[in-house]
Amino acid sequence: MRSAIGAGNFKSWIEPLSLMTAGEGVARLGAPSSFHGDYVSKTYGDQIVYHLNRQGLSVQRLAFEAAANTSQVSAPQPAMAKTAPIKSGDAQPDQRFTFDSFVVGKPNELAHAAAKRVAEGGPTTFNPLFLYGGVGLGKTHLMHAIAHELGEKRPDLNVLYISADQFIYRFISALRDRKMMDFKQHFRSVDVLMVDDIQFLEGKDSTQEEFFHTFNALVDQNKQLIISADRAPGEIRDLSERIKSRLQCGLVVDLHPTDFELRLGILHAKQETYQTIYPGVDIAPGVLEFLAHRISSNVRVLEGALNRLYALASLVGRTVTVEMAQDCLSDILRASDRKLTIEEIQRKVAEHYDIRLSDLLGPKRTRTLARPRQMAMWLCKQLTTRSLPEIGRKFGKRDHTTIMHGVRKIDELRQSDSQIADDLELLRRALED
Ligand SMILES: Nc1ncnc2c1ncn2[C@@H]1O[C@H](COP(=O)(O)OP(=O)(O)OP(=O)(O)O)[C@@H](O)[C@H]1O
Repeated sequence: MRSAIGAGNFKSWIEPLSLMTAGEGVARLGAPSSFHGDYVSKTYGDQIVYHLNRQGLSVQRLAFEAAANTSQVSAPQPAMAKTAPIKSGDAQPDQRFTFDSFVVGKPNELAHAAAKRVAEGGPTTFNPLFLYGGVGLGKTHLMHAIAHELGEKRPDLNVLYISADQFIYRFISALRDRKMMDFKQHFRSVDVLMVDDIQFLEGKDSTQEEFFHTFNALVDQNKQLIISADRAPGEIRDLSERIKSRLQCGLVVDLHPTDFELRLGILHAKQETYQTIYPGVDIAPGVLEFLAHRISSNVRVLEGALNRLYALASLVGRTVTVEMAQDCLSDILRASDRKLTIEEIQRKVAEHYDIRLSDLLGPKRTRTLARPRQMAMWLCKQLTTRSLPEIGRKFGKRDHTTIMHGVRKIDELRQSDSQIADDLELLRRALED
């Protein structure tokens, strides 16, 4: 999260929080004040839920509790300096994320080639470049690499990288401090604007409006935009249609899930770096292949596993073998093994509602069938990495827009119908056990 929202925001808003309890889908967080809790909830709530889930907690909602006596909280207070000029604090590209350290394989070659082209800093050929793909597949890495390369090749260009979260934060601060003119000028005076994780604009209507104007102003001036998200523009809910269509005007490229060769290539490249950090530490032949076979979820997890192995090897002073890796990474390996299929989800939902599988997948639209069908679609979207068209094919060859509609419907109903929310939670737990 720190890299997504920037070290300053992280220190001000996230570090002062403490996780008190987590259970029954709710994480209770202690905050220095109720204002702090409210702000974090609105601005970073979705991201915190997302990261807690990635850490293995099953959380749908956050509840903030303000410390009874804020003076006892030693953590720093939010840096809400009203006078802070808007130009301060632009994120610097991460030194580790360069084109040299990016390993190219079949799943990411198109995204890499497009990023390279943009990084030449020549005339704009596609605008925007829209990069999308699942968690930890290298979108942020590529954007930082573009920033580095532009910095070297075209130091005259004003390049700005920002996460959508920071964009929202700056927009809100500018509104509050009546500095909208500064805000507009700041974003409209850049030559290359990169906005990471644009899905976080979902449902934030006024920020979207401002983003839309910034986007148009830059495109009109032939300035390059590079946008990333965890899904295709058309699949981002609650994003205005006009933004979606603008996002699709340039080049939309997908970072596909990694294959074995790419994972192995990345591990070999990372191994070289680790060897400089842990000199004299050895990894036995076959260990990297073992990791590349068993951990297919995302590159971040793969890196974490390798890091853990090097730390272990340096502690015990022995070469890491496959057996040691199995032992030391059992939690990661278990999580990677748990690959749910669409069929398993369909069977479980049919069983739960006591309906025939053929009816669940068939054309009948009675409520008793349609609702469980949409719930099954929603669970497939949440619990598998399958795309909407793939899910559609497995639901009696339905179109992906039908699946999207089903998923949205259930998203709405989860908020208003506690029976549906409970059923989904029950099914999710049963499927993940
Ligand atoms: N092809 C690659 N070569 C080398 N490292 C990679 C590659 N792909 C991803 N990584 C590494 O994996 C980690 C996660 O990548 P990154 O943060 O770019 O993912 P992301 O797609 O932006 O994910 P998120 O959706 O979580 O923001 C980083 O440390 C990055 O360097």
